[in-house]
Amino acid sequence: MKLDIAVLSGDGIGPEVTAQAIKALEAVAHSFDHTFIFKEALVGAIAIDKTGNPLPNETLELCVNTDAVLFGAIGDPKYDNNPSAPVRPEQGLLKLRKELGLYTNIRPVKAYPTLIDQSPLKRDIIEGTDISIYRELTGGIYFGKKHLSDDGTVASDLCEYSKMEIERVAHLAFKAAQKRKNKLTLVDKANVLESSRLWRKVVTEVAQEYKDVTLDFLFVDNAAMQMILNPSQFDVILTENMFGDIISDEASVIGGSIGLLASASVGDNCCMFEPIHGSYPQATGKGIANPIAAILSAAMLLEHFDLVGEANAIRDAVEKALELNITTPDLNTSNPLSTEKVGDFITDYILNPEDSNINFENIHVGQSTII
Ligand SMILES: NC(=O)C1=CN([C@@H]2O[C@H](COP(=O)(O)OP(=O)(O)OC[C@H]3O[C@@H](n4cnc5c(N)ncnc54)[C@H](O)[C@@H]3O)[C@@H](O)[C@H]2O)C=CC1
Ligand SMILES: CC(C)CC(=O)C(=O)O
Ligand SMILES: [Mg+2]
Repeated sequence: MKLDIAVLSGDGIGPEVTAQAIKALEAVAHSFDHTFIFKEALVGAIAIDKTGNPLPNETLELCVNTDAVLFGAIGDPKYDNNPSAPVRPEQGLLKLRKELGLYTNIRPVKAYPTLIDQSPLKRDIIEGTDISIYRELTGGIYFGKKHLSDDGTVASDLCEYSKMEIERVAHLAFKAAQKRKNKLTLVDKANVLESSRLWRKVVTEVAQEYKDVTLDFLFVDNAAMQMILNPSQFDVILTENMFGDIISDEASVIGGSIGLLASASVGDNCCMFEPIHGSYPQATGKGIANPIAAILSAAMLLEHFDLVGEANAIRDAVEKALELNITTPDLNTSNPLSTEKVGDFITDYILNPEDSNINFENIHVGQSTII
């Protein structure tokens, strides 16, 4: 298969982790005889620095006319620490999601057996956890009308949803539940918010078309607690934009690091694949960022195009790296490897899964292994 892939690596650790995802994709292309053509474009703070615009027109044009987008991360402390900045890197990402119509963000969360003792949560709580979070991505409070009073003392952000916006993501979530354990939990705040009451009504209606799926409801505050008290109760979680953003970062604690959590952002015409983490600016250039979230996002890209064996080749390589403790400092304090070395191992394993010449022992040898 030939795929054109736009690469928007962005800010902070974005370029470092995206480079490892590209290496993994190149290894897949080589092993399975595909052609992946990568074209890079600017987004985020670096795009503001170079063009004044966090999503330059050429970037959007490229993304609209490509098969898939591989996204790194955006964000920079010079904007985070300046509430009155006129343009912000995050606007580039939000506009991209909106313009590409990426209304569903799928965030898988699982407890890897080999990492089960890395999580701050107890083994018997997280064992068996396997959740797919369906987060609405182009509506709600992140996109509602914003207002700041002239004297700068009162501000508001509108959370608005239409029936259509809820229906389309709900259908995808129910279909996913049918391929999993036939359970869907809607996370909302319907005891307080009108928009959440609309979510409950519309999702209950949509559920009539998926009678084999058990639907239940959870208020978001309780869901946040259940996520760390008893995460294995969940199968598919469906929720609105901001709640999904927050509970998925929380859920990353189950796996042991946010640096493991990948995502797919999909719509009717376009698709984008992005780690759930941000630009982790404290780590920029240090080689300590975990590249696995970006690499597993590349696996989700392949699966989106029905390249299931290829996606599994990446996942097997990742699991092997985790099993052998070939990991960055977020998961490995005693003998960590650099971002690049982890990417090298995963790439080598994709190319030669049976090859005993991959020297698992020596890969840890080096300057305390962080290079
Ligand atoms: N999709 C995106 O591009 C996102 C961008 N952001 C932006 O990123 C910047 C930093 O935001 P934060 O709230 O600090 O979130 P963050 O996700 O960048 O980092 C939070 C913490 O997660 C850990 N972490 C994140 N990525 C990691 C990785 N690959 N390997 C190991 N550990 C990792 C680190 O401990 C880090 O301190 C901000 O400008 C924010 O707006 C935040 C979230 C998503
Ligand atoms: C930076 C935001 C625009 C989004 C975010 O935190 C996310 O999508 O995870
Ligand atoms: Mg987030």
